[in-house]
Amino acid sequence: MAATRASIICYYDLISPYTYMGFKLFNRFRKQWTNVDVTFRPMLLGGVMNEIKNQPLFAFPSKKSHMIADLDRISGVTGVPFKFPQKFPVNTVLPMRVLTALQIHEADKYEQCIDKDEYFIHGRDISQADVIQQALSPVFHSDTSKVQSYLQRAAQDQEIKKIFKQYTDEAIAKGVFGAPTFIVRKAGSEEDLLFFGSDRIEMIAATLGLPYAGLTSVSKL
Ligand SMILES: N[C@@H](CCC(=O)N[C@@H](CS)C(=O)NCC(=O)O)C(=O)O
Repeated sequence: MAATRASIICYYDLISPYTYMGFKLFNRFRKQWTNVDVTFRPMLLGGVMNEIKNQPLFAFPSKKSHMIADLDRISGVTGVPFKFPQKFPVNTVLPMRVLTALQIHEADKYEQCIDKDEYFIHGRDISQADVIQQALSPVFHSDTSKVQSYLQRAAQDQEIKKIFKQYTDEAIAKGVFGAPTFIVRKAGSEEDLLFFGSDRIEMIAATLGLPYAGLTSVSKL
């Protein structure tokens, strides 16, 4: 059934530097966006790419070096701090499963847990449990046992594994091939509109009739 409010589902994977940038930019514009429901949905980008036979940018030296220069430029223009990690890529199955569990069980803290600079500013290997533990600890007021319980669930809980796989399959079914991908629905519509990339936010705003102050103003929003 068509919803009365517009909606945006952002499919993301922490491995993706454009997702990091997109998350920061999107959230700044979003402060001005009311009447739209926003969901950040975890997926495994490597799983999507394998399934549809796409290849990551880093598989091509010219694309990889352009990506690094491009992100640096976006950072300069928008004021969003960004640093490409020395170790790239890393395996994001564990942190993405942790985020899957948090989305379900800690809805009010979930987005704070995505909004972390561990990988793209500090260059820490987010495939490691101790790095995830340190990153999430402040969100849970240093309640280390709570974070540990989510790490355990992510590693062992079949239900969490199943849901994460379902999200990834759902992304593929919706035509996702990369990250970040925004699946947008206008209010009253049942049509999914797919927007690919952190550079599509202006188009999303125009499609939904939302205010968009421009990239260079983003740091002031
Ligand atoms: N122009 C897009 C590029 C996004 C992008 O290239 N994302 C990578 C992951 S970091 C990807 O999924 N690429 C898949 C593809 O290009 O087919 C942006 O500014 O965000």
